[in-house]
Amino acid sequence: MKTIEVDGIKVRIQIWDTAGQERYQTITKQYYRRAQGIFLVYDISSERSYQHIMKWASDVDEYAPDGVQKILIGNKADEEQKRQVGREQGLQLAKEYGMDFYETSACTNFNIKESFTRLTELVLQAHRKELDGLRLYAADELNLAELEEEECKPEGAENSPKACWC
Ligand SMILES: Nc1nc2c(ncn2[C@@H]2O[C@H](COP(=O)(O)OP(=O)(O)OP(=O)(O)O)[C@@H](O)[C@H]2O)c(=O)[nH]1
Repeated sequence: MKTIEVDGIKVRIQIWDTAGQERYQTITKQYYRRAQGIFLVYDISSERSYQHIMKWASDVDEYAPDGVQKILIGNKADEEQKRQVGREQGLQLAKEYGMDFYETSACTNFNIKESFTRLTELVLQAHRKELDGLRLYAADELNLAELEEEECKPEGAENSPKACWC
């Protein structure tokens, strides 16, 4: 669990790091079902991991809910000297799938906050209607509370500190 702030709203996100190995696939797929946002991650120093993204993407299409938000990540950006996948390749693949793209480094923290914030933003946008409903509800509750407070005050008692017990 982590709390991040997006557009002035504090959002609590639950993060699952699913296993990459084939033998855990059955369990991994179970996590897709409840996901609202997914990072598809490859390693920029491994062409093989980049090639695997197509397989991950088709699994996500098959098992994740329809409105799930996805971002493509090329991790280990700190390993420039071992790079096998160009940034352009990442961008190209992301474009094909209609996803945002970030190169990141879990070692140096490069683009970690940015990518999490962006994915959270996308999830919030996808749930905009529910969110606006919640905002309206909260505003209504507030207005009601203010109204009740007003009604409680006897006339001319606005400046009298002991006029009301509520
Ligand atoms: N240089 C560098 N190494 C990293 C980075 N992120 C992860 N690693 C290293 O890569 C190795 C694998 O990291 P994991 O976090 O186990 O990768 P994973 O994708 O969760 O592996 P799976 O168990 O297959 O799911 C570890 O030795 C990490 O220290 C990074 O950004 N830069």
